[in-house]
Amino acid sequence: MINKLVDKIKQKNAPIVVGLDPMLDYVPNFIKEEAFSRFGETLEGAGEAIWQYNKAIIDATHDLIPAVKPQIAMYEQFGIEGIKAFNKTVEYCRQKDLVIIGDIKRGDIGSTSKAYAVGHIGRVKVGNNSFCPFKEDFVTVNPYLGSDGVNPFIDVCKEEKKGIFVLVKTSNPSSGEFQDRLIDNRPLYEIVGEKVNMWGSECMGDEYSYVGAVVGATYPKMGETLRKIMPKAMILVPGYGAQGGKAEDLKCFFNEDGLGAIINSSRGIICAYKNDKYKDQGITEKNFADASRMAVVDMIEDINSAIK
Ligand SMILES: O=C(O)c1cc(=O)[nH]c(=O)n1[C@@H]1O[C@H](COP(=O)(O)O)[C@@H](O)[C@H]1O
Repeated sequence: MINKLVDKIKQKNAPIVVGLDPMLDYVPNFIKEEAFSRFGETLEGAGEAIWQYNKAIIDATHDLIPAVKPQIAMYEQFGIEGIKAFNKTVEYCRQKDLVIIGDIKRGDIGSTSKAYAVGHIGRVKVGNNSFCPFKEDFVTVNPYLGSDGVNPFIDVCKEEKKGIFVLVKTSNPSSGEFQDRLIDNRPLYEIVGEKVNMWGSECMGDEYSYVGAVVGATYPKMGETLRKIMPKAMILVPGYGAQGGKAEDLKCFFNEDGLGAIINSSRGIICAYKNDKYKDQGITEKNFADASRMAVVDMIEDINSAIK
């Protein structure tokens, strides 16, 4: 799957991923009204609203982008109905041949990680049958429990040719509280980066490893160091746009080959219709998905011109 991701980034000349993080507040009123008229103001109504919202955004952007990153928390908040919307979204993205990064940030003791891994990127056995319950291509993994919490994901990646992105240096303001702590004079994120490089060397695709890393766009200096520590890791870079990350700071996340990083934007794309820049170009709630397409075009141009 890492080969497919790299190929699609090259094909579309777009090292970006659209984050499908549908809070109900972001969904235009006419979609909510339609969903609530059929299902009431219920969890089912919420699930329908976020699914219709996603579908329109995927329809408007899929030809421009290599990948999507649905953030499972936004779906889980609506319980089973939200999870159904998550699965419908994943299915639909598969039909559009997009690479799907399930942002699930899991990681636990080995036996529990194994269950997360088979459920999300592998197969679960039921008697003589086996099923792929969630069908993502990649998932995000929290490495806090150490190697035995990560290895079950790597085992499934090897079997299924899927991939993971391990949290190394996150984009949020408090990420330094633990991640920047010095251990033997080195920050913890560097030590995690070395582990990612080691785990990744065991499962290489053609150019990049099945084991990638997450490093926030909000910490470009650290990104520069981590790029060197993990030369073969695809780096998923969240924090562009809504969290303040700027294209001009992102060059250091890429390798000399112009590859090696994929920049995420969620709110910047899915809420583009609220942005005055697009309102000035005739966007209203009704054509919200057109605004997402315009925002994707602008983001690709912004990133590509900064990394050239
Ligand atoms: O793993 C992630 O994707 C992630 C890691 C990180 O360090 N920071 C971060 O923002 N994310 C996710 O990336 C998305 C960022 O959304 P926006 O800030 O709206 O673009 C959310 O789904 C976050 O959960």
